[in-house]
Parts: sequence; structure tokens; C-alpha cells
Amino acid sequence: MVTEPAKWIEPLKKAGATSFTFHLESVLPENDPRVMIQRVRDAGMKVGIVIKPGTPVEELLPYGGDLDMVLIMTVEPGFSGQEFMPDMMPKIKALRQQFPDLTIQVDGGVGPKTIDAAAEAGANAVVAASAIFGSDDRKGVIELLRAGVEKYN
Ligand SMILES: O=C(CO)[C@@H](O)[C@H](O)COP(=O)(O)O
Repeated sequence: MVTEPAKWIEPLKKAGATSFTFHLESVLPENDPRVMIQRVRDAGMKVGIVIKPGTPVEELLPYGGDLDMVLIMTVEPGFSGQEFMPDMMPKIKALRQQFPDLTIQVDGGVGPKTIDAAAEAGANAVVAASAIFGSDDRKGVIELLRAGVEKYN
């Protein structure tokens, strides 16, 4: 998470990024997320918005139709190894209901024990660190996460 995402659009584009996801909390209330969305598109990248656990999904819904991807944080941003927050699943369900084709990514505490909850709610993309890097069978965990997503989507 960065506090001024706009200033990273060009550097990331130049570095070869093809998509750019910014925190809604870093833009509102001072700036209009639609301006950021357009700036990312003008730079030729796909665009996503991420919300922290404390941000209601209702704040994100108005922009869902303008996005390639949303990211629902299921831990507080900061570090790996935190516990998955199942009470974030209604946010994913609300987004999936309203935007059937949207890529909905989930990040934080995602692993073999939590993938079903996330995927059943409607998540179809996963960020996972400790579940993979903490395993002796990284390939197996990745396959399991992929199978979990495919089972429900
Ligand atoms: O960036 C963050 C948290 O700030 C996340 O991407 C975590 O790093 C995910 O780690 P695990 O919860 O999968 O260990």
C-alpha cells in the first residue's frame, strides 16, 4: 500500500507492469477514484482497486463496472502470516453478485484451509505467501489453490 499511488503509475509502466491496483483508502476522500482509473488506463495498463478490512464494500461498488480487478484484503495490510478474516466473505459475495465477470482477488491468510471459503464466495484470483513458501510442497499448494478456485468459478 502506498499513500500517493498516482505518482507510481509512470514508473511502474516504464518498469514493465501491465496492471496497476491502488488502495481506495489512499485516494478517497480528497481525490476521485475515477480520475485514477482513467490515468492508469491512459498509461495502457489494466486497473484494479483494493480495500482494507475496515472499508465497507459499498464504497467500492460504484467503481466495479470500470475495473478489471478488485482485491479484497482478508488481513490488515502489513505483513505475511496473519489469520484469514472470514467475515470479509460477504464483500466478495456482494461484488460477485453485481459483477459476474469481474476478477475478484483475495489476499491474506489464503491457503488450503481457507481457499474454499474465498472461492465459494466468488473469489477467482488468489494472493498467497506463507501457505506456499512455508510448505515443502509449494507446487502442490499452488495446485490445490487453483483447484479450489476452479471448483467454484
Ligand atoms: O501484503 C500482504 C499483507 O500486507 C499480503 O500479500 C500478505 O503478504 C499475504 O501473506 P500471507 O497471508 O499469504 O502469508
